[in-house]
Amino acid sequence: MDHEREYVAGLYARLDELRAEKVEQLAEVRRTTAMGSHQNRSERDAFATLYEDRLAQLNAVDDRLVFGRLDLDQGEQRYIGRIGLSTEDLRQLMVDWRAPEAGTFYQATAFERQGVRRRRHLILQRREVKAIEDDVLDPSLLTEGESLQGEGALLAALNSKRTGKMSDIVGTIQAEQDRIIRSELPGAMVVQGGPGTGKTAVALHRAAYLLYTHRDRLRSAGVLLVGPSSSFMTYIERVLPSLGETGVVMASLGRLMPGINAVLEEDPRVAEIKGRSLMAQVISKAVANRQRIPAEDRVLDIEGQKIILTPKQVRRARDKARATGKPHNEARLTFVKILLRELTEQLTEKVESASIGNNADRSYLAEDVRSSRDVRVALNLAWMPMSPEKLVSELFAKPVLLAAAAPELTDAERELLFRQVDSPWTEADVPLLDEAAELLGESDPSGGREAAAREADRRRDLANAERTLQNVQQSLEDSGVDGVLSAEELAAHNAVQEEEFSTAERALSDRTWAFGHVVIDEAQELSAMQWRLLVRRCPIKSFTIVGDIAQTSAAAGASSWQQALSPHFGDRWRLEELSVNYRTPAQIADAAARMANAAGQVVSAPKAVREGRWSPIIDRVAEPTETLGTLRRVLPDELSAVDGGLLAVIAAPARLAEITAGLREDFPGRVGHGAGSLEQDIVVIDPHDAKGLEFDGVVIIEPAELVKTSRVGDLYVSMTRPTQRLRLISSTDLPAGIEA
Ligand SMILES: Nc1ncnc2c1ncn2[C@@H]1O[C@H](COP(=O)(O)OP(=O)(O)OP(=O)(O)O)[C@@H](O)[C@H]1O
Repeated sequence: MDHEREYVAGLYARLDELRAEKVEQLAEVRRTTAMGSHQNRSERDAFATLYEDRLAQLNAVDDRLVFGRLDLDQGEQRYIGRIGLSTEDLRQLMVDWRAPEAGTFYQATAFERQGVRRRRHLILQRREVKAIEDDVLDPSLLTEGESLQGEGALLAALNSKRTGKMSDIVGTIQAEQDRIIRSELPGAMVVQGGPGTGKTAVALHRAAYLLYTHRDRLRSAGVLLVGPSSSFMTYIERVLPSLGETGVVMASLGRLMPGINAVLEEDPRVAEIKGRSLMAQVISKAVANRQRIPAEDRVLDIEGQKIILTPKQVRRARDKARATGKPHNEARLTFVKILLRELTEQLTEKVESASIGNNADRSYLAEDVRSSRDVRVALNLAWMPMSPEKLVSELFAKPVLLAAAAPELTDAERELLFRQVDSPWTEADVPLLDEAAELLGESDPSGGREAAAREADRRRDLANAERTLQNVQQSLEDSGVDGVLSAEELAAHNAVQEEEFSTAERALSDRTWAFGHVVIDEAQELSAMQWRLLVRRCPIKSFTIVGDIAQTSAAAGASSWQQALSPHFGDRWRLEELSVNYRTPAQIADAAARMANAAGQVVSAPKAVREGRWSPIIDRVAEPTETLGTLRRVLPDELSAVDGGLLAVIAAPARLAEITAGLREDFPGRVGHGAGSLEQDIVVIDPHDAKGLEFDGVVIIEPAELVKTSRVGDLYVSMTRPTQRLRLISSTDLPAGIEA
């Protein structure tokens, strides 16, 4: 233990040294920033940002910096930690957990030692070594008075109290998880796993692993991590920085369309309809319907001359414009050009026939046609430039437009879709807006030129950065922190400085940004339309898709991976499964699986890694009115059972307000409402918000109500949230299977 304490102290000393160096470099850069040419200044700004980022990284990995040691056959000892560290003269002190040399820490077993004699878990509290756990893989070591231990580090992690923020599992990643985290980059991989199998953890660690391992390919394009809701993103936000990674772009489903911060779609029926793949055709038809042929001839006044625009002319121009295959707003340029030319010809003929012998000046006439109000109105009526927001909001606000675009829907379905023009966008609208944006193209087609100008700037930054880098690369490498800087990175920093945007923000503000890889959590909830959007975000189709089909509660969600994926990936996707439940004790996990099976839902019931102290506790009350009273009566017991841990009361959305008010009387200042309030120790929450989260104790109010709303998904999700204890309060018959 003393040896380890000393070694760990040495690692922290090195970390502090590097940090001090960065602080000094930053101060130096800032001192000189005010001086010099523009070019020098922007280089220095770039370095300032770079040092700031590096400093942020060094700060973020401070807590439990190191967690493992490998003793290898040749006598080498290799420490494994959150980042790589070396001495000034480049002697390696600690290996980054993502480096190939660290792989055996997670993979070696007694049967397949892979050159490892002993795997040591160092259990730290902040900077202090608190315990050591050894897995002795080489039996000859046992004769030296050691005993084979093993799962202590894992169990300590699993039994620890929950804080309302997810923490990393880097010290105790299990072999089946590690294989998935380190799986190759290309193609689509589905990670199917029952509740608590570490899917979210694996998704996050994989994002960090991919960025580290494929830095060249992924750094500039970026990795996008998509989660179900913004509260879920808050829940997981600390994990990646603690793994030494800040370059992942994180977004919830409501934030995938730039400029739109969508709210939840309250009505599941509406979400289901808007999620159908049919909606792609509906949007496409809605766009086509905005390219209209007038019913009859239209007389246009051009500087006092009368010219006729016929439906046939408009049709011909429309067909030619459509034949370009360009999006609506861009094809409109062709449409307008054709008709302006024809109208100019008509006008020319008319003028020339009126004044025989005189050739009219065509350039004046063309200008007259272009600036005629009648012409502008006629062309706009036939082919109006459109924004996605305008197209979709009018489609749902004007029943005639929807009837024309969606004859396949029933009257009742179309009525459900009605929304006021100015009502807020919902998550279910986002993919429709994105589909519309795809078909409409830039609303100001000259935007393409601006984008090209921006790209030219970026290339210039890149060239500058490359020159600068040649000088500084060495000094950065010498500083002992792994992670080689690329010219793209530096150029990105330049751009960041100029635009005051991070890469993440730039990626999210550009709808057409193509990510190098996309990781999706809770993917079973995605509708067909959401899949279309996400596949557009990564044209090379490199995906990690994580979820549990049995936990689907969204009406538009998937009932099989095959059904969800085949439209986009055919059969070119691979399936990995996680088989061990690390969260929920066996007695509770079994009850949840029995309940699901009794309702005819096949679930992949993973093997629970631990037995709990308690089976589910059931309170039956005679009258619905007694439920809240019972909850208030038993809550102190629940709080003391989890002893300062986190407790959730899960109920149908309609009950939350009453429950929250009641509990706040008993526990002032301690009761939070919804997933955004996990810093409180009692959280009243509905199953949708509880998805993906976990609590030490859970009390479910009226479980039978949760089955009504979503097959068994909601109740199954709710029952699998606790790490210690589950209680159910019911005034009606319990759904079958809960009781053994
Ligand atoms: N290897 C591990 N070491 C320590 N803890 C782990 C490990 N794997 C998973 N856990 C813990 O188990 C819990 C469940 O993990 P996670 O939330 O990733 O599961 P999930 O499969 O996404 O669950 P669900 O689908 O039910 O939301 C978390 O507290 C996580 O930290």
